[in-house]
Amino acid sequence: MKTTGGTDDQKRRAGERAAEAVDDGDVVGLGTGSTAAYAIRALGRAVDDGLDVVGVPTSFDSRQLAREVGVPLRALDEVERIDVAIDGADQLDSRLDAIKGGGAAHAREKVVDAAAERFVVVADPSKTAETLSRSVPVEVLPDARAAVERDVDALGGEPTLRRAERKDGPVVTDNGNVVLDCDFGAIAEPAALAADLAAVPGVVEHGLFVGLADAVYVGTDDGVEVRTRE
Ligand SMILES: O=C[C@H](O)[C@H](O)[C@H](O)COP(=O)(O)O
Repeated sequence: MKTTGGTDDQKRRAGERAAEAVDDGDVVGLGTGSTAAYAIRALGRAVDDGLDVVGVPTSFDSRQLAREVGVPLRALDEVERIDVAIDGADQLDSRLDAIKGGGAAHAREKVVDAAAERFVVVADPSKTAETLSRSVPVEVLPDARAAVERDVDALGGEPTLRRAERKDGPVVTDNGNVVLDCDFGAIAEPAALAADLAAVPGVVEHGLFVGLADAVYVGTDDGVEVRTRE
C-alpha cells in the first residue's frame, strides 16, 4: 500500500528541520511513517544533548522507535497539552489539507495532531498536489464493513478492503479495526467529503485531515521548503 516517490534524503531534511523547531519543555506529538521517523530520531539525538521533551506516540511503530532512540514518552491521556505534533502525509494540497493513513495510523494521528497547539506536516515533493486525489483510508469497525462499503459507494467512492501483505486477510489497525481505501477520484471539496465520511455509522476515522496543519515542511534535494497556513 505504501508508495512514495520521495528520497530518503528529502524525508530526512524535512523531519530534521521540524525537530529543530521543538523547544525545551515541549510535549511533542510523534507521527507515524518514514518521514516522521526522521524527526523522532533527531529528537532522540537532541534528548541525548540535553533537550527536555516528552513525546506522545501515534502508533505502535512510533512508540517503539521513540523508545529505541530515548525520547521519554507519555500516553495522550497523561498529558494536559501537546505543544507541537510532527507527522507525515500521503498527499498534500496547496491549502495544506492532507490525506493520511497509508500506514493505517490515521485515527490516533488525527487525535494527537488535532490536539496539538501547532501541527507540522513533514513530506517530500512527491506528496504535493494541486488537488487531493489519492484513495482515502477509512478505518472501520470490522462488523460494519459491508454497510460502510455501501455508504461509501453512495457517496461516489470505490472502497477496497486493505489486505495484509504477509498474512492472509485484512490489515488490522492498532485499534483492532479494518481499513477501506476509498477512491473518490479528484476531491474538489475535501471538507464536505470529510464531513460526509465522518457521519457514516461504523466509520472510526477517515484519513482526510482538513484545516488541521499549521505548516508543511517539504524536504527537497538541497533544503526544506516551508509552507504555512495563510
Ligand atoms: O498511517 C500512516 C501515516 O498517516 C503516515 O504519516 C503517512 O502514511 C506518511 O508516511 P510516509 O512518511 O512514510 O510516506
